[in-house]
Order: sequence, then structure tokens, then C-alpha cells
Amino acid sequence: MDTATATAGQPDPENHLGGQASYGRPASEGVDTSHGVILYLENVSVVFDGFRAINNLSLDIGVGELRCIIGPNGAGKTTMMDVITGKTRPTSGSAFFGQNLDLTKMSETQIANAGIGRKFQRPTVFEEHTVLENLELAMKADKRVWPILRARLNGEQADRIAEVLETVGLMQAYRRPAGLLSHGQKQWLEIGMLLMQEPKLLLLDEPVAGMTDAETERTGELFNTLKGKHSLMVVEHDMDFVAQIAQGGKVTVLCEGSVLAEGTMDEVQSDERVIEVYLGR
Ligand SMILES: Nc1ncnc2c1ncn2[C@@H]1O[C@H](COP(=O)(O)OP(=O)(O)OP(=O)(O)O)[C@@H](O)[C@H]1O
Repeated sequence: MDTATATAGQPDPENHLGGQASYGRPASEGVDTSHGVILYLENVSVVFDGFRAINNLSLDIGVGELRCIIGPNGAGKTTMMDVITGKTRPTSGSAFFGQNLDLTKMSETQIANAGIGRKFQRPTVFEEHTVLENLELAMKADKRVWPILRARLNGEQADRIAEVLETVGLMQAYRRPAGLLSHGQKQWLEIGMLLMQEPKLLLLDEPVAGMTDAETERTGELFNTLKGKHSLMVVEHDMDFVAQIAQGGKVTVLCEGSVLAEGTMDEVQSDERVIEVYLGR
């Protein structure tokens, strides 16, 4: 596909986005991962009206790691992601992106621009736009520049879109309106939209909920190709899927706002406390 010719003859977006980095993302302070760690949560607590949704939670994620987070309903998984993305401020404790970026002092926009992308459970693609247009929109994160959406993509941007289409398996569907995609394809498109922002850390909340078995397996393959290039935190209740993507990596079990157990899938699955509170007998 030639995305450059698809929108040729229009003004160059780079001329309209003065001071912005490639793909329309504002330049941000770089994250220092020289210690091999992309995320540090240390003794984080979140208290809502006296209720401890997160209770002294400490967790590190390595650069390029795929970390699965499991745990019963109400364990604090969503609240933890809210802390990481700046939606909720911790009552106490620290949250750092790399060595240097204090997430508790950054706005949600600053955090997104620094390289943390979040995928909520339900797909939120622009249904009336094609797959290609959705990726273009994602590239231009600053919504004020949407009027120049039709602007000609430069070669690098067109290549990036093609690469993302290939990665998420939607190359054949690039002209299709997103509203006509299957549920799984919409989820992959939204992951593709996040990838356009070149996130360093991706937070994915129950990504395979509602997918068919085939879509779930394909999503697992996708995540296995993303790890290494990106760091991923995946919250999921589907244990077969967790086993597919965790492989020998770490799985963290949250319960009542704290880490109950951490280890390989085999280790946590045979942990009596995890069986008791989550997996069942
Ligand atoms: N804004 C809020 N005010 C009060 N309590 C809240 C708030 N947000 C979350 N909680 C409570 O904090 C606890 C943790 O909720 P959270 O949504 O983080 O859990 P979860 O592990 O994501 O659960 P699930 O697997 O069901 O999505 C729950 O008991 C929830 O009711």
C-alpha cells in the first residue's frame, strides 16, 4: 500500500506542526532506563474515603518485559493503572517512569507524551473512519491538528503506518471503515493506534475480553512480537491467554491492593494463597 499517494497533493503537515516531533507527538523529556527498569512503583497506596484500594504496592517492570497482572475483582488492578497514567494520584508512595520521571507530578497528557500508552477494555476506534484514517488520527495526537488530517504523509510516516498495519494484521483491511471490523480487529486497530505513538510502556486492560478463541490466540502472538520492542503490562482474567503470553516471564498476582505473589505462571498457579483467593480449586 502506498499511503503517501493515498493522500498526495496536500500541504506538508510538518510545516504546520512547528516544534512537534515526528508523528505529531510533542517532544518530551526522555525517560532514563539505564538501570534496565521502565517502571517503579514503591509503597503506593490509594485511599478512597478511608478505603485502601491500593495498599503499599511495590512493583518494578523491566525494559522490554511483558508483565501479566492477575487477581480477583476489586484487587486494585485498574486503580494501579490509573496511578501510572496520572488519572489518580497516590495517597502515598512513589511512581517513576524510568529513573527520572516522577509520574505523581505529571499530568495525564505529559505521561502519555513521555511514552506510556493505555488501552482500555472496550475498543474506542473512530467507527466512521477507515483503518488507515484511524492510524493517521492516532499519529496526530494533538486533536487541534485534525483539520490537516488529509495532509500528505511524509515517507517515514507512510512507512510507519504500513509497519503498524503489518504488525497488527490489518494490512488487507486498511480501506475498511473501522465500524465494519470484528471486535477483535477493532481491538488490534486500537493497539495499532497506540503503537503509532511509539509508546515505551503499554498498559492493556483485559485485551481479549469478548474475543473469539482464534482472535485471542492471534492477540497472544501479537503481544509476543511486541515484547522486547516495548514494555507491556497486561491485566487479564483469561488464564489460557496469560499462559500463552507469560511463557517464562513474571506474573504478578494482586489482591486487596497489594502483591500477593509474583513468579512464573507455573509458580503462581501452584501457590496455595493464589489458588485460595483467585484461581480456585
Ligand atoms: N473512585 C473510587 N472511589 C471509591 N472506591 C473506588 C474507586 N475506584 C475504585 N474503588 C474501589 O477500589 C477497589 C479496587 O478497584 P479496581 O477497579 O482498581 O479493581 P480491579 O482489580 O481493577 O477489579 P476488576 O478486576 O473488577 O476490574 C474496589 O473495591 C473498588 O470498588
